Amino acid sequence: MASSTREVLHFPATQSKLIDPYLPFPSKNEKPYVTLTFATSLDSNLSLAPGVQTHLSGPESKAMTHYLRSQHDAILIGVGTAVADDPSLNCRIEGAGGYGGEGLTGQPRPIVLDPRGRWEINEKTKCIALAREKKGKAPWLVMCQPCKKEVRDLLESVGGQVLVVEPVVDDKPSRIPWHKLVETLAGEGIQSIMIEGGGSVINDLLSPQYFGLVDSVIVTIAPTWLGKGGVQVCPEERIEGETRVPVARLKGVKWVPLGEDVVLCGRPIVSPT
Ligand SMILES: NC(=O)C1=CN([C@@H]2O[C@H](COP(=O)(O)OP(=O)(O)OC[C@H]3O[C@@H](n4cnc5c(N)ncnc54)[C@H](O)[C@@H]3O)[C@@H](O)[C@H]2O)C=CC1
Ligand SMILES: Nc1nc(O)c(N)c(N[C@@H]2O[C@H](COP(=O)(O)O)[C@@H](O)[C@H]2O)n1
Repeated sequence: MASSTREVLHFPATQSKLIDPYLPFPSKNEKPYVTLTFATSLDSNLSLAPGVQTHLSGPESKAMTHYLRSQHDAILIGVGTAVADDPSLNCRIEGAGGYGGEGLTGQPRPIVLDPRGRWEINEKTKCIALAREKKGKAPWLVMCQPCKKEVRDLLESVGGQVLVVEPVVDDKPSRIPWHKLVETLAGEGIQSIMIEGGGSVINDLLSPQYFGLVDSVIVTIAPTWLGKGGVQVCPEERIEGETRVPVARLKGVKWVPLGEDVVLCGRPIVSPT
């Protein structure tokens, strides 16, 4: 097991109370609370290149991300991230289940959006190994087609499952509409979802059509430039008539310095034209 999955993180209450207003709260809403969260460089890159894992968050903002994980029922990524990063997708905050706490308390459900079955898992895949060790919940795979038997068997052996969701039948085969995905997860008892990336997922969710869906955005900004060629956060342009207009902005904004990084919290709105 890599040392990073053995570490135990601390996120002080003085800092968590600054972030709490942007986190899920008990409500009678049918729709799960959706938080979009990621780390970028000053040139809005998530990573140095497609398929390359890049550590941007410093220790303090990394602890913040793990605190966010403890506050959501599920953590969702696209398969591009699963393949690039082999992520743990668990919560390593002191007191979470497997890290000093009881059972799987505070551990989010990892969910990988893999419409065509690209993710190849085995016993060494980090979130499978962590589920076996009871240091994280077993992953769920969201697909648009039946899953290979060996993948399903391995997932089910650690308590995971495969959810098959119908894609959009138009010019984008294998694209699941986000509202439908969130509704499906709500049907499985998920009331809050933290979406971590990667580029294609984030850029999709920053388009105005999803702003009723995404409740808050929490971005860690690291003081570094990664340069051209990275995986960038840059949503599709928005055109009104023949004019380009801003896509979106955040309201109710708070900037929280954490170590050398700054964490930007806000609620997305479609920019007024
Ligand atoms: N700095 C950060 O916070 C983070 C960085 N990353 C980085 O991002 C990069 C990966 O980003 P991408 O290559 O853009 O991959 P991605 O993780 O966004 O996955 C894209 C894939 O997800 C699936 N997908 C996305 N939306 C879908 C939908 N609506 N319906 C069905 N399937 C859908 C498709 O198969 C698509 O090809 C990696 O280098 C990773 O290290 C990833 C997460 C966070
Ligand atoms: N918050 C944050 N900061 C970074 O610098 C990152 N590279 C990421 N990436 C996301 O975290 C996942 C890795 O998590 P584990 O430590 O393996 O649990 C990675 O897959 C991205 O979703 N996030």
